[in-house]
Amino acid sequence: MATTDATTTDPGRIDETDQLAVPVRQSAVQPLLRLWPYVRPVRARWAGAAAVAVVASCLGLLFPLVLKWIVDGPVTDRDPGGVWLGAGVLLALGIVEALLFGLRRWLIARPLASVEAAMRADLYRHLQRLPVSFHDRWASGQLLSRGTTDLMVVRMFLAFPLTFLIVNGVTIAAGLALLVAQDWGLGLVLLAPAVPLIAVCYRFEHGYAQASRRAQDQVGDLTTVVEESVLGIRIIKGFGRHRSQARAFHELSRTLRGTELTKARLLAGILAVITLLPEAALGAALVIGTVQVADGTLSAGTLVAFLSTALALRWPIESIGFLLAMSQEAATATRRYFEVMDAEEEDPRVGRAAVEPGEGGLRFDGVEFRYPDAAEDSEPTLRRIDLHIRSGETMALVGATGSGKTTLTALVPRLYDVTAGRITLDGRDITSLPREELRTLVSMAFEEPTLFSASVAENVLMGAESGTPEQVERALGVAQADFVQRLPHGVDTEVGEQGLSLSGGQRQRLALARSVVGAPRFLILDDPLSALDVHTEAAVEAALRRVLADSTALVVAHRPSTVLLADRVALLSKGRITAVGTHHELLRTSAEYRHLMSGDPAGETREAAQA
Ligand SMILES: Nc1ncnc2c1ncn2[C@@H]1O[C@H](COP(=O)(O)OP(=O)(O)OP(=O)(O)O)[C@@H](O)[C@H]1O
Repeated sequence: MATTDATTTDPGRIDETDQLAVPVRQSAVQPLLRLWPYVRPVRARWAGAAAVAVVASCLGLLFPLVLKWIVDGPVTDRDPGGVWLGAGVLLALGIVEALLFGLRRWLIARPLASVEAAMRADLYRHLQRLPVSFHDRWASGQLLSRGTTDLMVVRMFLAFPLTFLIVNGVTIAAGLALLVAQDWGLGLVLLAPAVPLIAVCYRFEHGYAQASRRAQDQVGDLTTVVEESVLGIRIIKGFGRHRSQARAFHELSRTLRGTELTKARLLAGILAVITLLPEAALGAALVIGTVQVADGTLSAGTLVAFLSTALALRWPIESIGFLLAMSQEAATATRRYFEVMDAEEEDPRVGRAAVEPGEGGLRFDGVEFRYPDAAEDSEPTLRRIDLHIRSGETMALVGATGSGKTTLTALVPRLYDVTAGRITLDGRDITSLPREELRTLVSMAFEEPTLFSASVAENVLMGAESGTPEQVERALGVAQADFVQRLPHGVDTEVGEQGLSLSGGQRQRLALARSVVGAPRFLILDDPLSALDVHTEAAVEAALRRVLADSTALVVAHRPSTVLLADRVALLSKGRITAVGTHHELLRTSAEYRHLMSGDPAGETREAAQA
């Protein structure tokens, strides 16, 4: 597969534009046909609008016939009344043509807006259902540009180029038939450029498809940079990186500008050929026709009609260049849209429900995990994990940075699927549970708390859709989020990106409240207290202890105070569980644990030497 030369913005992340191929030659028709399910519901209105446009455009071809009648009739006969009548007919034709084009616009505008809305809704729904591993790989700007600019290009294509390729095609065919009927010799002279024109269009289509793909991918990269700059504005300002960020942006916009200029050059080339060849043929026809009129073998009216028909065909022929260009852009946009839509959603299948009595709690059996985008020959992130967290028990997960703690917690709600082994909740394999049920059973709080642009209550209730205000109050109490009462509108205060800015600790407490609001059977907390001061942490821990008494919990912990919440501790070392026991047992038996809890640098070295 060939690759595009789109610039990637984040070297740590695989950019889809590097993986996606611009085929050596791919017809624009194939991807555009995939739009049919969306166009189907509006097909009658679209076809009606196209038919109206065909009639309006063909009406334009009647002008030369009226002219011929005026020249050969009233003008030759010196009859002013006839000339006025002819002019009246021309005016009426013009008005009808304008009205018909207006009607076309009215017919098409609303249905096409609904096609775009339906496609965008499907894309959004699909993005929500794609696995986390998909989002790990795709730069957000690439997804944003598909949902915005690409869909706009598709709507424009349905409104304009698609209709006018048909309309102009019919008009050109009808016009050429008229020309040949009026004088077949002159008609053939005008037809002569058709063959080279078709060859040029064919070549243009391929070159333009590649440039347009590159440009649209580069728009995605640019969107990513803008998005990252907005989200990371504090870091950019804090580190005085605005110049280097601006350089990166300018670099990308320069690349995009280059690609746009390539497109413009290609378009200018084809427009020049499309204009030049027919003009040359028209010039030849004019000379031959004038000689024929002088010889008396052709009437002046026929020559006027012939030339005005040819001139009426100028716009339909000249427009083919940019109509093809717009169609190519729409084909690229459609391909980009379906690249996301074709990505497989989370496997909704539910396996056989195996309930093994006596196996309560959360159990990892021979679990192994490797990230989908990890190198084939790399070590798995997690290996041979056997761990049993008994029903109602709280297990702390301790390990050095990068040992795989977050990864292990992400396996329980199936943000990623294990590559080997299995995880059971009260004896039921998590792959046998419908995802909705699994995510009701398991609740999570992440180290990096994300709040949405909604009220405090709505943010908390994301953890329990049908939760009551009392439950929200209780959850906020557990998370010691009493600061909420001091917010301008209490629990109804808008927070998140478009709302009030909260501190890191405040956001963490709301995320914690979200995880406990539904009193989940299983609770997974990924270092949820890291941003709290010691007093708040102690208060949250006291309240959490009461909540945790009813839940089976796995808590990632870095500090002894968090570990003390737990009944037992599991030590994760380079992707393997190397010790399980109470805090005091592990302090006695594991030097690595001692080191992690106390910062004793000698302990780990000693243990490594013993191993
Ligand atoms: N999406 C991903 N794709 C590939 N590798 C990943 C991905 N996320 C994490 N990793 C790798 O997996 C390993 C374990 O990461 P993980 O986040 O689970 O560690 P952790 O123990 O939670 O670390 P910390 O205490 O710093 O949060 C790391 O080497 C990390 O680089």
